[in-house]
Amino acid sequence: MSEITSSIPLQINPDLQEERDKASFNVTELTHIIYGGIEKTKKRKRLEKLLFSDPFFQEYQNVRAFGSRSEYYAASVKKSTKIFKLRRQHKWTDEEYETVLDICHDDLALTLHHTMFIPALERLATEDQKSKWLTLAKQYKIIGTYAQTELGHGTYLQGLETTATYDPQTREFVMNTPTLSAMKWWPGSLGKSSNHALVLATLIISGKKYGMHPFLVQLRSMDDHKVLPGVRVGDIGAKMGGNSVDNGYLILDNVRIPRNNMLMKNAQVSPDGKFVTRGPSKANYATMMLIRVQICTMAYQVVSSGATIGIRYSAVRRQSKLDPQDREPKILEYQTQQYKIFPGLAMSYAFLFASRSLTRKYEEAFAEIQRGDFKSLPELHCLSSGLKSFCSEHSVRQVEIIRQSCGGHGYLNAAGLGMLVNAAAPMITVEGENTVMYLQLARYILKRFAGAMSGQQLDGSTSYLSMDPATYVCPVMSETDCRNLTALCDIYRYRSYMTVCRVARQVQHDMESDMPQHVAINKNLVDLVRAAKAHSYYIVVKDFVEGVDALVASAPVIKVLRTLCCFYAAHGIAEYSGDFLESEAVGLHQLKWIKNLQVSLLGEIRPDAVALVDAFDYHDITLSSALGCYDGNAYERLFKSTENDPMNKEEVHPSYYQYLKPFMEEMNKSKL
Ligand SMILES: CCCCCCCCCC/C=C\CCCC(=O)SCCNC(=O)CCNC(=O)[C@H](O)C(C)(C)COP(=O)(O)OP(=O)(O)OC[C@H]1O[C@@H](n2cnc3c(N)ncnc32)[C@H](O)[C@@H]1OP(=O)(O)O
Ligand SMILES: Cc1cc2nc3c(=O)[nH]c(=O)nc-3n(C[C@H](O)[C@H](O)[C@H](O)COP(=O)(O)OP(=O)(O)OC[C@H]3O[C@@H](n4cnc5c(N)ncnc54)[C@H](O)[C@@H]3O)c2cc1C
Repeated sequence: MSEITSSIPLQINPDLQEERDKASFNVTELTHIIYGGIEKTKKRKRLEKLLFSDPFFQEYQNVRAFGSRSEYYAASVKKSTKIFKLRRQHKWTDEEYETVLDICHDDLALTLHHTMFIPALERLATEDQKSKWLTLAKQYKIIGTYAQTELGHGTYLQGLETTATYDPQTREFVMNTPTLSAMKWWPGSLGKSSNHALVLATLIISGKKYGMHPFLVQLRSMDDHKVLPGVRVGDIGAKMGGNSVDNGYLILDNVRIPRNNMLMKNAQVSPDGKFVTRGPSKANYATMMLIRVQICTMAYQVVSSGATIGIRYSAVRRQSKLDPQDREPKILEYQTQQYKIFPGLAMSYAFLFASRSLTRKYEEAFAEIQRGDFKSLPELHCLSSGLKSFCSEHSVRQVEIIRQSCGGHGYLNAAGLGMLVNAAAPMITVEGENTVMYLQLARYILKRFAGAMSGQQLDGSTSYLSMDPATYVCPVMSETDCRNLTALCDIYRYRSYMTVCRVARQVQHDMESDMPQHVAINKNLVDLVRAAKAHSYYIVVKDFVEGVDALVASAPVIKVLRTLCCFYAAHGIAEYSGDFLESEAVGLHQLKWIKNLQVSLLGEIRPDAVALVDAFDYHDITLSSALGCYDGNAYERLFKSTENDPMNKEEVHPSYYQYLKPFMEEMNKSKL
């Protein structure tokens, strides 16, 4: 009788334990830094325990892995409602609720209700409207979504075709989807879950268009969830990932809503049809900016989860030979493996600091905006657009590299990496497609650069554009200088300056050669995006360096974070060496030193790699990965995962009787 079983050993895999024993710093100390202090870590642990003591959360993993789309959606609705109920029962604060959502880590069917519907009501409704609608939404007496994107237009909001025509006789808006391309297409939780939608539509009064405004539209009966007259709504179909969410379509046919259902914080329509605006014209775009900021934090969660799985697995997987006399090494010993995974590890910490800094700026600016002071809006719009694009692009790419680094097993659903990549991939598209958002940043940078050229004193994230480039000397004079974080940051800043300067001059030159502005811009779009990327890279490196510099922590924690920060910066210079050389931010000597440093840092990070991912402190259910589990018993967990596979339910699959058996019989009888 074979002794091979799928039972999970009680002890930690010794290969992983060995890694933990040799860490140079205190993991718990770093965990507290990551979560914002001991109290917050404790609170998170308490919430985790409360959630995961319910067996449903474990069962949910199986439905996710093996259920049909409809079963997965249903389980996810159940999960959403369970969490909503727990929130009421335990009177969670907003912060505690956010923590629970972070712990759950995947798409909830009703996710749009809390990620966009409620924030949109908070930002776009008047106080009176809030006391009605926001209260109902927060008590889950209505479930809503944010319906902006249409089949024909997602990016170009001025091209939206859905109309809200004011009828002064009845004091109602008449909502219409005039064409196929005008139908709402994509909103999450729209297809089957929501009974209300915040519909973004072009306001029309007496035949005149007044731009895009938000309207609250009831879609389904509150008694039996049946679709209301004039409304057609459904699911848009299976996606690459995120299939627990019912992204939907919506067609409105002369649906009448009361005048008060237009959210009127930023613009009002009086009963007799007069239009009045308040604040800047882009005030109705406020919800999108919030989510862009949150996407940076999501990108941190995505890449740190991927790094946790990749590093733990690489510490327990042994393959091939390094020393012919020795046993097979852990694959983490191979320099190439480190080169695939450690950029994701360093990126995790870079994005942690960058998203923290962006969130702080957002909160400060939001408080000002609430007081009617909009001066930081343009800077914040451009910073959040750039960082949203940068963090999503880099995290998704890096997690796919980590998936590949796990060899064949990385391709299994049970590894958790494929699902992570597919769930995270839309971060690149949602809330403004990345190229388009980079171009919003580029437009801002060009204006600021022009301001600097005409002698304006700049502040904020672009203040460096008033530097005098003639004073730049590469601050790296020797190999040892390469470890100087301020020097590395200066190199990024100068690269960004030169990239911006070059494209700005080119656009100006093209326009001076009588090219219409739009032609000149389109001729330089690739370089404009390059400039926005260079600026975003500089901001992330700067936030990382400043974040580590400002830390109050023990010497070993500071040391390991400085090493990661140095690696992150050096790796970026090596990877985009063409740009750094072309801008003369570094010369060939410096590049060679930085490349050498990058490789030698791999060896310095190696002993702390497992401890650095342990510090993220992800629960096994959150990670949902046989390869990345805390105990490192990857093989046992992989084998165990096959037990729930419906393919293994019967010894002989029904298809044998249906197809294979008759086929084999026919083949065996055949004379050929
Ligand atoms: C571990 C688990 C992982 C799980 C990961 C899950 C990931 C996925 C989860 C899903 C989450 C959320 C769901 C997503 C929901 C959505 O997608 S909702 C739909 C979002 N849609 C968009 O974002 C549309 C993008 N388009 C736009 O924002 C605008 O059309 C665009 C900004 C591109 C252009 O706007 P226009 O009105 O055409 O303006 P312009 O003429 O270009 O610019 C005019 C000026 O306005 C300034 N501007 C633009 N936007 C803003 C803003 N938000 N705030 C302030 N100012 C703004 C712009 O800079 C211009 O200024 P200037 O004239 O130069 O001074
Ligand atoms: C999973 C998922 C969830 C979503 N949830 C919601 C939701 O809840 N509510 C909602 O309203 N919407 C939602 N969306 C829609 C999403 O916001 C849009 O898909 C997104 O804004 C991009 O718009 P688009 O699809 O029109 O892309 P397009 O604009 O058609 O982009 C296609 C290509 O054209 C390029 N392009 C477009 N315009 C320009 C330009 N000006 N300059 C240069 N290149 C350009 C882009 O770079 C891209 O390469 C969701 C989408 C997804 C995938």
